[in-house]
Amino acid sequence: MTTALRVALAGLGTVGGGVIRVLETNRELIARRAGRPIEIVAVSARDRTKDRGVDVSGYEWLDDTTALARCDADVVVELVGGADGPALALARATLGAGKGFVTANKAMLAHHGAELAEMAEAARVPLKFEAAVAGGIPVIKGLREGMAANAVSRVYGILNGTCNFILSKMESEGRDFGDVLAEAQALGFAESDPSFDIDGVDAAHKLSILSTIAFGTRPAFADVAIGGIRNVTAADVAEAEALGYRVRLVGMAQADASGVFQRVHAHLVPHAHPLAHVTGSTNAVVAEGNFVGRLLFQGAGAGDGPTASAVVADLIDIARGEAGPPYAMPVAALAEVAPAAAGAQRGRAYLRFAVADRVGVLAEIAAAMRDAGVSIESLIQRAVPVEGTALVVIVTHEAPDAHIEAALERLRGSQSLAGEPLWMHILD
Ligand SMILES: NC(=O)C1=CN([C@@H]2O[C@H](COP(=O)(O)OP(=O)(O)OC[C@H]3O[C@@H](n4cnc5c(N)ncnc54)[C@H](O)[C@@H]3O)[C@@H](O)[C@H]2O)C=CC1
Ligand SMILES: N[C@@H](CC=O)C(=O)O
Ligand code: NA
Repeated sequence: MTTALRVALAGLGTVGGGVIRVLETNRELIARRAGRPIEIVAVSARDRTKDRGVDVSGYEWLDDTTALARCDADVVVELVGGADGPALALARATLGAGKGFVTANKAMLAHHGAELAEMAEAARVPLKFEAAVAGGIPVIKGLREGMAANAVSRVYGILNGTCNFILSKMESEGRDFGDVLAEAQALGFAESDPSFDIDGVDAAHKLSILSTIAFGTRPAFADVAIGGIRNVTAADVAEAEALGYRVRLVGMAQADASGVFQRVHAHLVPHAHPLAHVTGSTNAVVAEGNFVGRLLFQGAGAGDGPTASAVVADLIDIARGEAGPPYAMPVAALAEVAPAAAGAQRGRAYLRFAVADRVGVLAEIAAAMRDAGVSIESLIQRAVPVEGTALVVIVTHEAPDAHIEAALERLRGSQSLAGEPLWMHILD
């Protein structure tokens, strides 16, 4: 057998520990598939003395994470996290030293992906990030390689395991989201700052990476319209179910003549749609190509084993000598495309209002809808346990987002409303 691929590993938490376990458990099989052994030679993390359930005593320990770029390794794996700070310093140092780089860090890629890809291309070394989007699902490989012959019109899906875990629990147990978040954190799915998960930022990071590969456009994280699940209540989940839908946080990117539209938002997904049946921390991505048609990628989007599986798959690709530009085409060939106007997007909407239970409230809401040109498909009013208040749920006919926003804007601040209305898109 030829020389081993020597790996330096930064970050020994959920995913880093998983990578060590995968490489140990499947050592022989991986070596046969890669054509040579893959060996960790050096590691770095914040606390040397911590018990991680994996033995790291056989590897060189470096307190300075950036120094891994200068150690005797062919490839550096970054599993520290954070858009900037030590992760970015390590990425720049590694690619600058002409070594391959593997990361699960979607935040860093969303903000600095083009710069890092340019560095990798200039040095002719691999930059790989399968674990950064949808954890163990080979969706980067699927889009970058499997769909390389297609013009992709739309890519969308469930990109955050924490939110999906929370929404599934709210669905099956009728609990509110705050109660369930701590469970997702304990299982190792949540980001170190869980607001990235529940406010849709993590899914937006991932969506911007998918868009770049799918459409051949420059990364444009700043153009993603972002919403989360913080305001979705157990009552919304129950209303959606009664209407024939499940609530899911969906990242949606589509390209047309006017540009690329990217949005992360809570959606009502019809029971008949495959995304409605994606539960727990599972992720699923749908991609539509002009020759292959619609593809569905589904599986574990978070957690130590699945995410580490994707990291090690990248290492096996590198050991085999598989190369090519990180984004399926050189950064210089990526198109600079204007963001499509969010307000011009059309769709049906679920609108929920907590209202004072008094004469004229429904007429006020209906008038705001009428004046904004939004046609109501159905309207439900329910009394809620808080005396004197009611819940009004409206499902609209298809309308431009700008019209719905205008109706909500007119109602904001109304004495009839107790709190901010909730708007969820309905997936077609
Ligand atoms: N946990 C998951 O299910 C998934 C995580 N990811 C990404 O993988 C990366 C790692 O995530 P986890 O393993 O969950 O995080 P974690 O918090 O479990 O582990 C982070 C590791 O980095 C080390 N670290 C943190 N700050 C450091 C610093 N300043 N200098 C040196 N070492 C430092 C910590 O000591 C720890 O060993 C993140 O980018 C995350 O977004 C991606 C997909 C799934
Ligand atoms: N926090 C993320 C982890 C994987 O990317 C998630 O919940 O999906
Ligand atoms: Na993946």
